[in-house]
Amino acid sequence: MIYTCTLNPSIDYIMHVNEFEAGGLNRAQDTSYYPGGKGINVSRVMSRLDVQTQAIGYIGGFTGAFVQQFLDSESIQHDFIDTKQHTRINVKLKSNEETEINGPGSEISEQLQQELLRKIKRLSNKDTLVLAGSLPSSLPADFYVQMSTICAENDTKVVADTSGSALEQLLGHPLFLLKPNHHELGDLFNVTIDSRKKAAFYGRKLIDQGVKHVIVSMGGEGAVYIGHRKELYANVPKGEVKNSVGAGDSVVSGFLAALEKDEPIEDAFRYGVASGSATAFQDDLCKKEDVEHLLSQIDVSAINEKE
Ligand SMILES: Nc1ncnc2c1ncn2[C@@H]1O[C@H](COP(=O)(O)OP(=O)(O)OP(=O)(O)O)[C@@H](O)[C@H]1O
Ligand SMILES: O=P(O)(O)OC[C@@]1(O)O[C@H](CO)[C@@H](O)[C@@H]1O
Repeated sequence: MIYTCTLNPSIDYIMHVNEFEAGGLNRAQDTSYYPGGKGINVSRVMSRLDVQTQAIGYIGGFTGAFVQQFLDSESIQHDFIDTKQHTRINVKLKSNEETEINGPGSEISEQLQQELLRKIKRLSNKDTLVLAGSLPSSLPADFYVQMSTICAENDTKVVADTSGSALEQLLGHPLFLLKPNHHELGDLFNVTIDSRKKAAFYGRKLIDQGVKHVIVSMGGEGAVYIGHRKELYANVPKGEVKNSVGAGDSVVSGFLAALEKDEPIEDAFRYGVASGSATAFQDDLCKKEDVEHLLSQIDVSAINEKE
């Protein structure tokens, strides 16, 4: 089973405002609410790609109830720990440009931390754990490391989609997949990643530290895959970007979903990028038919084949 862990879920409150003016009274033309948080997005997209997952992490309050009802309505399994506090609401303001305001998240007591770690201890070598998104500030900065250490003891595969210190601390741990964007990868090494060659060069440093698959997404500039023997580049299809929220999560979902169906790496990489773009081209997360429609527009080519 694939478990997605969202330590800091949200309701994503999307507001469309024509000509947003900071400091003024703005009226939205359209609003919508979705369950959010990176792990939850991965579960939602994978379900649309016909792969069942279970969403875990922390949730609470009326906002948490909304998230769980939404997941129920999409037949997505979940088993969250109740924080008895309201899950945060993240504002995604769409105007001439996209502005995001993400809440800080709940207070997670020592007792609730142990409860989640006990749950992780029950996973086996047949399971995958996706660690995605930020940590609420009340959690110790090494909480992902604690989780991945337990996974290493049980041979549970770990996928990580996070940034900053949470990502930095995970390096050196055996990870199945990391998907930094080019800014996150650059921040890790204090460099600017502005080409596929550089993405491959610094991505390989992650492989050298025990990561099996690395995908570096570079927004509209394409994406780079680095594995033990392969370095691949994929272009992105052309289209109007309506929504970048969840696009990165969709890349992870598409790649994992294709691997679950035993697709070769090249095809899984193409499927991941198609999923990211299919989400970017619409208001909510991608659907399977949108992903498959884009596949033929994505070329995957070797940057450097290593035997
Ligand atoms: N301009 C674009 N055209 C086509 N696809 C795009 C574009 N921008 C982003 N995408 C799709 O979204 C994926 C993820 O984008 P990006 O590299 O910005 O990752 P990210 O920063 O992790 O995303 P997010 O905004 O979800 O955090 C890309 O790999 C691509 O599939
Ligand atoms: O604050 P974090 O955990 O870094 O990111 C949370 C978030 O911005 O990420 C998802 C998109 O990737 C959204 O659904 C959610 O609001």
